[in-house]
Parts: sequence; structure tokens; C-alpha cells
Amino acid sequence: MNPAGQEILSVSNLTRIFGGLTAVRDVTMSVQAGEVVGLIGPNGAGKTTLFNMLGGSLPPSSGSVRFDGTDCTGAPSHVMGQRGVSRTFQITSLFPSLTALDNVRSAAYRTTRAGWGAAILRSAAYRREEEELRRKALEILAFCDLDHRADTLADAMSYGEQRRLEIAIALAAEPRLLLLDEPAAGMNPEEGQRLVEMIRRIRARGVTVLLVEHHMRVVASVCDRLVVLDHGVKIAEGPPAQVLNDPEVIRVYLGREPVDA
Ligand SMILES: Nc1ncnc2c1ncn2[C@@H]1O[C@H](COP(=O)(O)OP(=O)(O)OP(=O)(O)O)[C@@H](O)[C@H]1O
Repeated sequence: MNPAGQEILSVSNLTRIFGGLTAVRDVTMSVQAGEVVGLIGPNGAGKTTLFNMLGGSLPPSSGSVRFDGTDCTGAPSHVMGQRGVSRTFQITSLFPSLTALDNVRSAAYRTTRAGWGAAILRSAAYRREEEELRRKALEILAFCDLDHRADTLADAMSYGEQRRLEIAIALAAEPRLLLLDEPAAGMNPEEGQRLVEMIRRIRARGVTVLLVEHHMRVVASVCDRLVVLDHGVKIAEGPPAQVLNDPEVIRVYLGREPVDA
């Protein structure tokens, strides 16, 4: 684990061009270990495009990404996952007909070592790992307030529970940096508050968090720092109280949508 305050993610002059459109232009930013950083901006600002480049699902047109001191520019998502970056998506990525436990267990499986040969032979090492996987998946479910839903099918869970299950799945990969894409989208205020508490617990667990979010109450109450994009360009950065009162930030939001959406 990186000591708190040490740079874990460093993005330099990152740019992504789609045809004639520059979705992200020359963005430079960094995240320190132990921080919760919010990436905000109006619709179409380039947040998802930037996230996709950090998570490895989209190669940049230019610029660089360093994670934990290693150049990861253009590395695919499975490589980013191996290095310790895990993410959730705006659109649900759950297996609807698996239980919550099996959803988490299948994600945790990638961190095990016994391999297929041992699985087919059902060796002692494999059985030990199976038990360890189950214990770990139950621990993560409990951490996400979902232990009572372990045997419930994902598609029988409430919307807020499904969103928490997605975070549980991302945590099962034991990331050091967790990328959350609009985790509060569609949540009611009570679910949003629960999410805020959960993100605080994730940080206390030693996981650094970068989140894209439109709900300003969530952003203001959980983030140490905000980075604001508009038209693909970083226009502001700093503590929430400062950034949300920045006249330029208010102007770009008022032009398109309310700040407290
Ligand atoms: N695959 C693509 N091909 C072409 N244009 C794209 C592609 N992905 C995104 N864009 C464009 O890039 C710009 C930034 O989009 P992006 O989805 O990154 O913004 P965003 O800030 O995440 O928006 P939202 O808050 O609505 O999710 C938009 O103009 C979008 O239409």
C-alpha cells in the first residue's frame, strides 16, 4: 500500500480525439494515495472519456498515464486491473441470474492462484482456495452492507443494493485505486448517504478513489478534492468548497444544468 500523500496516479497532457472532436484536451492531474477525488463537469465535458483512458478501455491520442510510478499509457483494462486499478461502470455490469455472493466470488476468482488444472482435479489446494474465496467474498459483501443479501439473485435486489454490489465486485479485485463512474446515479437521498459512508470506509481501508459524479451533495460531502472539466479541458481544481464557488465553474454549469443536480 502506498503511504498516504504519495502520488499514486499521474496524468500528463492526456488528449483523446474522436474524428474532428477533441473529447479530452491536454489534461494534467494527479491523485495522491488515500485521497477521494471527484471528477465533475457538465454533460459531454469528457469525464467518461478520461475515465476510460485511465481504466484502460480507451487508448489516448496523446499524453501519458502513470500509475504507482509505472507508465501505463494505453495499457488495456486487464493489465490496469493487475496493476491495481479497478472500476465500476455507469451501466450495470452484474450477472443478473447469479447470487450476490457468486457475483463477488467470480470477480475475486481472478486473484486466486490454483488454476484450472487444480480446479478440474478438485485438489486440496483448490478446495482451500474455494473456501478462502467464499470467506473473502462474504467479507466484502459485509463491508458493503450486503451480507444479508448474499444468497439473493442480483436482479432481485433493489437498485441501491445493485449499485453497492457493483462496488463490491470492483473491490474483490483488491484494487489500490478504485474508479467509480457515477455511483450515485438514480439513487434516492438515503441511498446516496449510504454510498457516501461506504466511500469513506473504502478510503479508510486504504483504497484511493476517483469518482465521476453529478450529484453535488455526494461530491461535496465525500471528496477531498475536485477536478472540473468543460469541453474536454480542465478548468478548475481544488477543495469542494472552493471549486463549487468558483465563478467559472458556476458559469459552465448554469449554462447547461443546475450545480445541485
Ligand atoms: N466513442 C465516441 N465517438 C465519438 N465521440 C465520442 C465518443 N465518446 C464520447 N464522444 C464525445 O466526446 C465528448 C465527451 O463525452 P463524454 O462521454 O466523455 O462526456 P461526459 O463528461 O462523460 O458526459 P456525461 O456527463 O453526459 O456522461 C462528447 O461530445 C461525446 O459526444
